[in-house]
Amino acid sequence: MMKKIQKRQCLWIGIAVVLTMSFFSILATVTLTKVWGKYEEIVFDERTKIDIQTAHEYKVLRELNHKFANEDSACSVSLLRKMRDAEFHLNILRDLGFVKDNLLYCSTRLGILQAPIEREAFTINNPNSDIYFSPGTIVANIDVEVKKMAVQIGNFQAFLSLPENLYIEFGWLTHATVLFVNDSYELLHGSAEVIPRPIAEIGESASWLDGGEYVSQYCSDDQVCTIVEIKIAEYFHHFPEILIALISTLIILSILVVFAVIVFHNKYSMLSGQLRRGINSRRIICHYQPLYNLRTKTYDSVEVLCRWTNEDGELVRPDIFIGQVEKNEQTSELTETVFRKAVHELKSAGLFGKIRFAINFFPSDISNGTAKRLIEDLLPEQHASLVIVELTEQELGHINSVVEAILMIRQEDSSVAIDDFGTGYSNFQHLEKLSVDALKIDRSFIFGIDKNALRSKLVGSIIDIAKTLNLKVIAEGVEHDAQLQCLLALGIHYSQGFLHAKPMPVGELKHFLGQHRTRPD
Ligand SMILES: Nc1nc2c(ncn2[C@@H]2O[C@@H]3COP(=O)(O)O[C@H]4[C@@H](O)[C@H](n5cnc6c(=O)[nH]c(N)nc65)O[C@@H]4COP(=O)(O)O[C@H]3[C@H]2O)c(=O)[nH]1
Repeated sequence: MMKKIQKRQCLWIGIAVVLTMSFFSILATVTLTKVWGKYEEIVFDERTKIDIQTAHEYKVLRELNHKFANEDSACSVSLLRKMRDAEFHLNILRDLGFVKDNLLYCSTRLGILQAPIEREAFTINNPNSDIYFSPGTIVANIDVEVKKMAVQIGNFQAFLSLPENLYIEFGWLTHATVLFVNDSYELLHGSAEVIPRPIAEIGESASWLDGGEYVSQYCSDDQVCTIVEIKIAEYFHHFPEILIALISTLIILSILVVFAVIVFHNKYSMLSGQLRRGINSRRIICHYQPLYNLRTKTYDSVEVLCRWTNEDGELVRPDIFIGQVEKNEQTSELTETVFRKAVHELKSAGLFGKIRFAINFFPSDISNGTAKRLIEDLLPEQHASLVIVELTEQELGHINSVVEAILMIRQEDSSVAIDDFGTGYSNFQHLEKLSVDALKIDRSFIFGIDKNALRSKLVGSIIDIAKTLNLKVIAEGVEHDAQLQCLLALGIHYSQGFLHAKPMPVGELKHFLGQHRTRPD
């Protein structure tokens, strides 16, 4: 037994831990992605600024082309002056050069060359514009070889001089802007470590977690993309306090969830244990809710509703413990206790024989003969008609097994009512076969009946079926006069609900019935 409990508790704790971990990882991922998203935004903003700036500077190159379209191959002094003037206003493009047939004739830094320098063709072209990028990026500048991206528009070219620290630079964040050409890409600026994904694969913008890295790629047009990579381990290395906060939250959350699961589990296992020890006339309390007969304008019957007092002295409603009673297989025990107590209380209050009372039975009570036995044991023959056996519609699944039992109960002279009618699957044939006396329409149909034409139609058709089968109809959960008026117009027999009275102990019932008519004059 002990082993079984331990095993079960371990299972619950395991479930709790898995739940916490999953919940926490979702929460942490969402939160951190939002935080990283902020850095990503800063980089993308910078990138946009550069885009605007370069677009403006490309215009200068275009204007030079326009003005010096017919310049002969040798670079003139006036052209060089114009190029130097233009460069003065440029920030990102540097060292303007004049090129023809892949030969550099002059540049703002080198001046007019004695012999033109050969330049590799700039073949990477952005199809949306007239800009060409240098493929090799190694270019001779005076007598040094510089590795830089260069652009060419017409006869003019310039180096892209993007400050290395243009973007925020942290050890844990790297970024790059690349130009996609067919299946490969060229780094425009940023870190060569960054590996972009083909646009076709990820769309124009996307963020993803990639083996310990948070990566975000944004493409401003169909070829130029900026990629931001955050190395998660490095990030936590820089911000250990965030890691500590996350781990502490995870630990606290796990403790709370494990605690809650244990409390919940114990409560239910306690409920089960307490019910096993505590279904007796001391712990079971009967409350009585009067039913109003609309034909005779009398309160001629009541429904017995049980409550249970747990070991802490708290009154527990049936919805909470009935399921556990079924699991504990204590249904007959409960029905018998309620039935005995109700008969005893009604007798003591002097109400026995004056009103009929409805008792809720379990289907097993009907099929195993408990209902019939209790009626015979507790009610003298002439009083069997006082009891109304209530059976929930949803529990009438195995109809054949209950048909016979219901017939036997009716032979005792007791009535049978189908409770919560409308929530199950009974059809006309079922009802005909069951041969019951009354239908109790579930309160979900009565709620808002005065305002909802469809509900009123549904209740109307239930009443029509009941009339055809000669059954009484009881409306449950009647709370307002408007509902009652509507039900009256539809031809209902009984009304039960807070409008008339709430379920009450027998003492209050006696007082209530003393103030209302229980028999027609
Ligand atoms: N909102 C609202 N509610 C109203 C109104 N009028 C009555 N009620 C509530 O509706 C329930 C009616 O009982 P039920 O459908 O047989 O539904 C019962 C019945 O199925 C079951 N039950 C109660 N006592 C026993 C019992 O002794 N044996 C068995 N087997 N089941 C029982 O527990 C269910 C719940 O019982 P309760 O909590 O006492 O809840 C009762 C009652 O308090 C109203 O105007 N508005």
